[in-house]
Amino acid sequence: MRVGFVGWRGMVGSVLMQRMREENDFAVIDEPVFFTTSNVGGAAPDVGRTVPPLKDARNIDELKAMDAIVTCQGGDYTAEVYGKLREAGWNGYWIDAASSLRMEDNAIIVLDPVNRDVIDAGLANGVKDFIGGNCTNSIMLMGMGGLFRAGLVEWVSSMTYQAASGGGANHMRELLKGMGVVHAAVADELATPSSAILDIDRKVAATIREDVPTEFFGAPLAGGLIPWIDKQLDNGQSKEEWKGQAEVNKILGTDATIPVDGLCVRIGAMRCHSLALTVKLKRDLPLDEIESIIKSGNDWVKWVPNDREISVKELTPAAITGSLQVGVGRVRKLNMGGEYLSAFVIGDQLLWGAAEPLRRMLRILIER
Ligand SMILES: NC(=O)C1=CN([C@@H]2O[C@H](COP(=O)(O)OP(=O)(O)OC[C@H]3O[C@@H](n4cnc5c(N)ncnc54)[C@H](OP(=O)(O)O)[C@@H]3O)[C@@H](O)[C@H]2O)C=CC1
Ligand SMILES: N[C@@H](CC(=O)OP(=O)(O)O)C(=O)O
Repeated sequence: MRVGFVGWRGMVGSVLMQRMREENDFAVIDEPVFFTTSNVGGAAPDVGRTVPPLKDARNIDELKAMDAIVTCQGGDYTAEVYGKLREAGWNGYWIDAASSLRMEDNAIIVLDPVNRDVIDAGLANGVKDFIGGNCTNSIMLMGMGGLFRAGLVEWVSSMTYQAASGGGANHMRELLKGMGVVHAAVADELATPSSAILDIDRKVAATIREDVPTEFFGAPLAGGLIPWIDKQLDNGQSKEEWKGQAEVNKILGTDATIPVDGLCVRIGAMRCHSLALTVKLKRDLPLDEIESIIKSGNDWVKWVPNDREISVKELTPAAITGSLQVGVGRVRKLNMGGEYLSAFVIGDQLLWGAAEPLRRMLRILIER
């Protein structure tokens, strides 16, 4: 198989490369070929074997020579190139991190630990477009997939706490710069234990309003939060909120739509997305049964008992970041009744949220 990689040096692409090296994926690809939009003829990344210099990611003839293309270059690139490639008669596999093609009828949203059956059926039916899901949805399904698979979920209300990385590298930098600006504004007072906390707070509030950079997020994130992610839709949802129901049902291939809705909020975490869920179950099950169903979802579920000490240690961005484990905890019955369950799910936004489903899809293709 000749596999073309586009967008490999971006943030998502770099995580993909790192994971592919860790899993020795390049050893099983006949011909890896790297493309660029900015440095044609430059050196390809080190993947432990000799590969040709970078090719032009806009050259349809070069792209057409690939059996599969994996792109983390973004939606604009997909919009520019995908149609031209197909019109030119290319019938290869397109594996994409961008959202542009996700809801197309001829595309499957890939998350194989959850929807391998949907992927296999698609492959058997000649589907060629395999698109990574929205990070929040992928993480939620990696955590709670067992309950969905058991057909137990009537609906889900999902309140999210989404990291800066979801916006991209510049957004992560802006968060950190903002943290620095806030700290600098009160560094002297902080160094003086006798300084009055309300004076510090006044200065911090003014700094957040006036000095924290907002170029990329459009509002100060350091020391705050932003209760809106992505575009505004006419029905009052944000686009990110709309993706919840649309994508979760498409990933699962449901016959009857499972309602999924809630509010998506940006918080000052670096690269871990979290969700506080209210799940309405179809029936009242004992908690130990629920626990074993959630744990059986896939090998990456990290079950965290609903215990204060363990939760504050294990169910946090500090514990989860950089890991493939998806934390699931705070699971308990709510006052609303025996069918109402709470859960807190947390995962690395760049791993299961972006790169890992693509890597595994490529591996599925290669091993067919
Ligand atoms: N960020 C995220 O969390 C998620 C992103 N996605 C999708 O993935 C796409 C890519 O996202 P992301 O990886 O964050 O985008 P990046 O901006 O990090 O990278 C995209 C491209 O920008 C070019 N580039 C220009 N300057 C630099 C630089 N200094 N360092 C690295 N690359 C540079 C590279 O192309 P070239 O080598 O050709 O110059 C690179 O492939 C998104 O547009 C989105 O569609 C999907 C899920 C989550
Ligand atoms: N919108 C997500 C990141 C992302 O890239 O989502 P999507 O792949 O659905 O465009 C976030 O900001 O956290």
